[in-house]
Amino acid sequence: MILESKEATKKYGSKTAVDHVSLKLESGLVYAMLGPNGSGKTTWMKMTAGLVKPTSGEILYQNQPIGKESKKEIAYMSTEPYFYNWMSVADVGNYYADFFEDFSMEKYQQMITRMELTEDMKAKKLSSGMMAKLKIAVTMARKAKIYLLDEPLNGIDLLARDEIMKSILEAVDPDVTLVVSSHLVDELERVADAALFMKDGHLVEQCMVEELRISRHKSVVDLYREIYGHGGEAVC
Ligand SMILES: Nc1ncnc2c1ncn2[C@@H]1O[C@H](COP(=O)(O)OP(=O)(O)OP(=O)(O)O)[C@@H](O)[C@H]1O
Repeated sequence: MILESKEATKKYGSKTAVDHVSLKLESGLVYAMLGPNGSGKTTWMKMTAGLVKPTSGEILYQNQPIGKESKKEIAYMSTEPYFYNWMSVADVGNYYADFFEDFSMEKYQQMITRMELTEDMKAKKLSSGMMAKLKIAVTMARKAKIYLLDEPLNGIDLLARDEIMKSILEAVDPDVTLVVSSHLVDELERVADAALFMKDGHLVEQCMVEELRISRHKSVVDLYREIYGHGGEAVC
């Protein structure tokens, strides 16, 4: 086990964004973090990335509370834009290289080439799809132990999604854990080993994808419909 969330809770005023979430993550697995808007996925990731402090409970990375050390090994890709407008694609790489010891400029350059970005492109002129590719490139160019990717496929066309997914999956390794949130449940199901279902701040279900198929004869999409749907309506 590489990470443990123990009754992690985050309140914003009277709103409980994450409510007593307990879970364990194993190295080498890809986790799909699923749930409708506002279910607490981003907040849990932010706590795990050390950007937000739990109101109660704790999150342990290799048995130590999240802090300065864990931040070196946990890479987080947020849904929020986080580059300055004046930055070029090259500036973004340099900025990351200054911040993170594990950042590989060589990997970054390979990734941007694959994503059909060029170093002179300015962040402010990128389309939302190109920005998503840039965020993935800069995040995956770190050699982290855990990657938390918050909706990396949002608003991206089908072919670009394939490219982004491929780049994400290249990180798969027995020493690495991936947690990916997305509303594209069927696409994520194809690559995930395990699924975590969030609802109203709670972790309401977790399963291994293969086991779900074999023992319960269900897909993640089926289970998603059961948990969140009304009488089995299509989620698509
Ligand atoms: N900074 C904040 N201040 C107040 N409430 C917040 C804040 N951040 C999140 N929340 C609330 O906490 C709840 C969980 O939000 P969160 O962004 O974690 O959900 P999510 O599952 O990531 O949603 P989405 O799929 O829309 O990204 C929501 O009701 C949200 O409005």
